Amino acid sequence: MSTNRRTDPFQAVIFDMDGVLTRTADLHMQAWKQIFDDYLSRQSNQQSFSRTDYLAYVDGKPRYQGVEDFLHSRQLTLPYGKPSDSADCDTVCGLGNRKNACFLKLLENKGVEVFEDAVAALKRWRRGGMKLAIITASRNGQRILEEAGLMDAVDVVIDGTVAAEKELAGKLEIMREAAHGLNVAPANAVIVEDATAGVRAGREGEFGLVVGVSRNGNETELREAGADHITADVYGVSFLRQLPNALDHMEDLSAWRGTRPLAVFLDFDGTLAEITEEPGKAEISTEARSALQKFSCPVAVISGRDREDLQSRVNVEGIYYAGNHGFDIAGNGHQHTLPEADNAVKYVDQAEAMARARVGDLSGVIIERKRYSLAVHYRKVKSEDVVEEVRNVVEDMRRQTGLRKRNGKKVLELEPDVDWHKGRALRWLIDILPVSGKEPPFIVYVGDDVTDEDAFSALREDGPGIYVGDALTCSLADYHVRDPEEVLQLLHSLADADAPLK
Ligand SMILES: O=P(O)(O)OC[C@H]1O[C@H](O[C@H]2O[C@H](CO)[C@@H](O)[C@H](O)[C@H]2O)[C@H](O)[C@@H](O)[C@@H]1O
Repeated sequence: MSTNRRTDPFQAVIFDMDGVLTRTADLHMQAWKQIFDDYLSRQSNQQSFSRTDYLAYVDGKPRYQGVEDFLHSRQLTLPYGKPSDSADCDTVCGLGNRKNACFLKLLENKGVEVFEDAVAALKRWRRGGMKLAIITASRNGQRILEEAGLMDAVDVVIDGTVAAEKELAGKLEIMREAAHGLNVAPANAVIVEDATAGVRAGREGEFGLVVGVSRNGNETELREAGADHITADVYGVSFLRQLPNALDHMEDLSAWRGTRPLAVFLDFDGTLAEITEEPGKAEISTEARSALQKFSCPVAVISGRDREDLQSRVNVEGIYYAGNHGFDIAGNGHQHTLPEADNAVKYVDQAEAMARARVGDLSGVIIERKRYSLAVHYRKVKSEDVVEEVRNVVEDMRRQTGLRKRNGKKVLELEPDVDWHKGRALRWLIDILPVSGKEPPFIVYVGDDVTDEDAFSALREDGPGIYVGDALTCSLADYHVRDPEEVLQLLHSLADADAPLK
C-alpha cells in the first residue's frame, strides 16, 4: 500500500454507506431494476437493466443524475421535470421518485443489514481515536443509518438530503464536506468506497488513500478508477495511524470486556522476550514467567519457533503452545497439526539443504530449522551484498520447493503454502478453550511481528489486538505497548482483572 511512504498518520476515515457499511446496495439495485425494466419494456429494442448498468451508470450517484446517465447510455432522453413530479410521471425526476418509493417499500419489508467487517473496522478505528464520517448520495441515508444503529458511531454524516441543502454537487463535494466537518485535510483522510464513481471522486479530491471495496467482484473497475488498495474485507485494511497505548486505556478494555471470561494470547520473540542478536539467546524474564503462571484464565503462546523450543523457553505449565506460526498446537490434552504441513516436511528438508549449501557459510547468516518451517536469519550480517544474496537464494528456494515465503524481523522464512497462519491457530484455540458460562471469551492478543497481523485480523470483535512497538504503525491492532517491559506491565494489569472472575 502507498502508506509506507508516509511519515505522518492518517487522521480520519470517510466511509461510503451503501455497499460498504450497509447492504442497501442490493435494495437499490432491485428498486432501480424494477422501475427501469418497466420503463424499458415500453421502449423498442431495449434489453433489461443489468448489474453492469447499475455499477457503471447509477451506483454512487445522486438519484436524478443516475436516471440521466443510464438513459443516456441507452440513447434515451426524457424531460428532466422537477423534484416534485409524481412517481408516475415519465420524467427524469418522476422516474427517480418512482425508484425511491420502490426502495422505501423494499427497505420497510427487508430492513437494513450491515456488513460486519466494515462495522467492526469502524469500531476499531473509533477506539483508536480516528475521526469518522459516513457519506452517501442517498437522501435516505440518515434514516438507514438510524435503523442500522450507526448514526452515533461516527462524527459526521453527510447524506443526499444534507448534500441538497448545502448544494453539494456529487460525491467529490460530499467527500470534501465530510473532511471539512471532521476538520482534516483530504490528504490526511482515507476514503473507503465500493463504487467506481466514488473511487474516482476520492482520487480527484486528492484524498490520502482511496480503498476500493470489491464486494461485487469489480476489482478491475475499481483499480482502473484509481483505487490505491482493493479489498473484499474492510477489516483487513491497514494504513499508517497512531495507536493508543493499552496501559492508558485499561478502563476502556475492561468496559469492552464486560462480564466475559478472559483469555490471553501472546507471541514470544519481541513480545514476551526481547529481540536478541541470535535466536538461541532469546529469553523470557522471570517476572514475565511468573506473571503468566498467575493467570487462572486460559493463556496461549503462539510463535514462529518450533513448539518444543518455545515450550522450553517459556516453561509454564497448563498453558497452550502453538509453534511454527500455528502449524503445531498442543496443550491441556489438545494436539493439532495439519496433515498438509506434515506432507510439506520433505520440501522444508529440501529448502534446508539448499540454504546450508548456498548461504550457510556466509558471515552472520544463521539457519534455524524447525519442524514445519525454515528460518534464514540475517540480523548479524554486516554486508548489504550478503543480505541481498540471502534474499535471492531464499527466493530461489521458494520457487524450487513451492513453500511460502514470509518476512519477519531480519529473517526470511519458508513454510507450507496452506491456508493456515497464526489467525487460524487463534480461532482454533478459541474454539477449544474451556470457558465457563454462556458468554464468549474476551481475547487479548499481544504480538509484534508481521505474522501477528493475521491474528489481529482474525480477532474481529473478540477483543483487542495489542501491537508491541511504536504507536505510529500500519498494524491492524487496536492498541500498542512499547516493548516487552510494557508487555509485562500489561500482564500484571490483566492478571489483576482476571482475579475477581476466578
Ligand atoms: O512469532 P514469534 O515468537 O515472534 O517468532 C518469530 C521468529 O522469532 C525468532 O526470530 C526473531 O527473534 C530472534 C531472537 O530475538 C532474532 O534474533 C531474529 O532476528 C528475529 O527474527 C525465531 O528465531 C524465529 O524462528 C521465529 O519465527
